[in-house]
Amino acid sequence: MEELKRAVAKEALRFIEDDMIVGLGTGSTTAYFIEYLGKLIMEGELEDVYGVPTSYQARLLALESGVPVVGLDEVDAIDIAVDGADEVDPNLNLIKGRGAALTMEKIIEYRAGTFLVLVDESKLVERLGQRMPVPIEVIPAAWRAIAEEIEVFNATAELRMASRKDGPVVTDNGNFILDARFHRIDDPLDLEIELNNIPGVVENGIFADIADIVLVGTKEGVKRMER
Ligand SMILES: O=C(CO)[C@H](O)[C@H](O)COP(=O)(O)O
Repeated sequence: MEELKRAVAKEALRFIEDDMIVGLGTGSTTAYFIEYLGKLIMEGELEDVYGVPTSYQARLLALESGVPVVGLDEVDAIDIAVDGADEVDPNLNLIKGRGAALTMEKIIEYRAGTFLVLVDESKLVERLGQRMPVPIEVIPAAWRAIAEEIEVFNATAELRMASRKDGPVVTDNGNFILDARFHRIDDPLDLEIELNNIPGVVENGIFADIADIVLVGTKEGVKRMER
C-alpha cells in the first residue's frame, strides 16, 4: 500500500511547474508528495514554488521538507491543490476528513485552478459512504444537538474521540468532529449542501463536484480518472 501511495505522489510532481502556488493536502499520501516536492525545490529543479498548507500537519511537513509556505490570505490564486481522499466514487465525488482537516482542505481545494486527488485503489467505491463515515466539523457546544438532528437523514453520528489525548478530537480550528454513517447516499451534492445548512455545522467531508483529476495507485501502475 505504501508503494502505491509513493507512486501516485511521484506522478503528481509532473503537474507542478515553476512559479506555482500549490495547495498542500493532509494525510499519509500527500505527505509523500510534500516530501518529494521539497526535494525538487531544494535541488533547484523547481523555482518559485510556494505551498499553502491545509493543516498543521501539512505546514510542519512542508517546513521540514523545504517547501516555502504562505497563508491563504497572502496569495491571489492557487494554481493547483494536491490532496488524498477516503473514498472516491465514479463521478469523482469524494469523502475526506479522516485527518479532521476537511474545512481548510475544502476552502483551499475549492479555490484551486486544478484539484488533483491522490489515492490508492482501495479508496474507489461505487457509492459514497459505503465504507467510510462522513466527517462533520461542528462548533463544540452544538455537537449533541447536531448529532440528534443528523438522525433526520436516516443516519447515526458519533463524536470522534482522540487517541493520544483524553476526550474528543479538537480540530486545527478548535472544533469537534462528528462521524456520520448514512444508510445510503444517493445524491452527494444535495447531502453536502443540506448538512451545511444545519446551524453549528462548520463544514462536512463530502466534496462533490470539486475534484478535477484523480490519480489512482494500482498494482498495474498509476491510473488517471478525469471529469
Ligand atoms: O482528508 C484527509 C485528511 O483530512 C486525507 O486526505 C484523507 O484522509 C486521506 O488520507 P490518507 O492519504 O492518509 O489515506
